[in-house]
Amino acid sequence: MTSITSQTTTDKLIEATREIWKAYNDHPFVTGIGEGSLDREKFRYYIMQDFWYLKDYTKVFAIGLAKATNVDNINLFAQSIAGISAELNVHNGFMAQLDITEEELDTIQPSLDNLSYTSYMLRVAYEETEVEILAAILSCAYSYEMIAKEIMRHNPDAIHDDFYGSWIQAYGSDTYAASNQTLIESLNRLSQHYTDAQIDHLVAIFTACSRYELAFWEMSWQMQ
Ligand SMILES: Cc1ncc(CO)c(N)n1
Repeated sequence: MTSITSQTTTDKLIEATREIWKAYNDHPFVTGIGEGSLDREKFRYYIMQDFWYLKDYTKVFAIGLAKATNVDNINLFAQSIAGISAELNVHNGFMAQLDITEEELDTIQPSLDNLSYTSYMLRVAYEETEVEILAAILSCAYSYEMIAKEIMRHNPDAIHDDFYGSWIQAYGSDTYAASNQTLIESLNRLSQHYTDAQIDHLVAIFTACSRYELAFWEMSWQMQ
């Protein structure tokens, strides 16, 4: 059943969430990173919450790995987990600059939006298959690439910002884009045989995660 107009699964996911994804770029937290004007206290709050988030996010990949049905996907999840370690290195750089101690990290309480987001992803991970897990993950991973690229398109000098530059560089990098491309290709391949109802379910997961992403920016802006 091929037709010239057939969309890939990920095209459908992106199309369904276009408005939410547009709102990321307009959010004051995100524009503040791009302009270098974001209050560092807000960023400090974000980095600590994100550190907490990434622990659960790693577990979502790990459950995906446990459920993977072929070697390619085992490698995909394993490499993604290694990629999160690279992401944590960027966080570590900020922790030093923001005077965040190891002890402080151990005692972080997640905000309700943060806890709700990761609890949702973990539920998808525990209840569903690797395909639905990939849909949840892609919303997080790919949105950061799109945000960084939009910042770079809008203001090419943003990557040189003394403070926020490394964040923009990491998520706007070719390495990060390549890992997302692998996620996209796997999701499209694994969902090729999906019925309309199964695709609709992937859209629902991707949409929920996208709404959570927007809530995460707002939570960081409000610091609560
Ligand atoms: C909340 C959130 N979403 C996505 C990413 C990208 O991994 C991140 N670091 N944090």
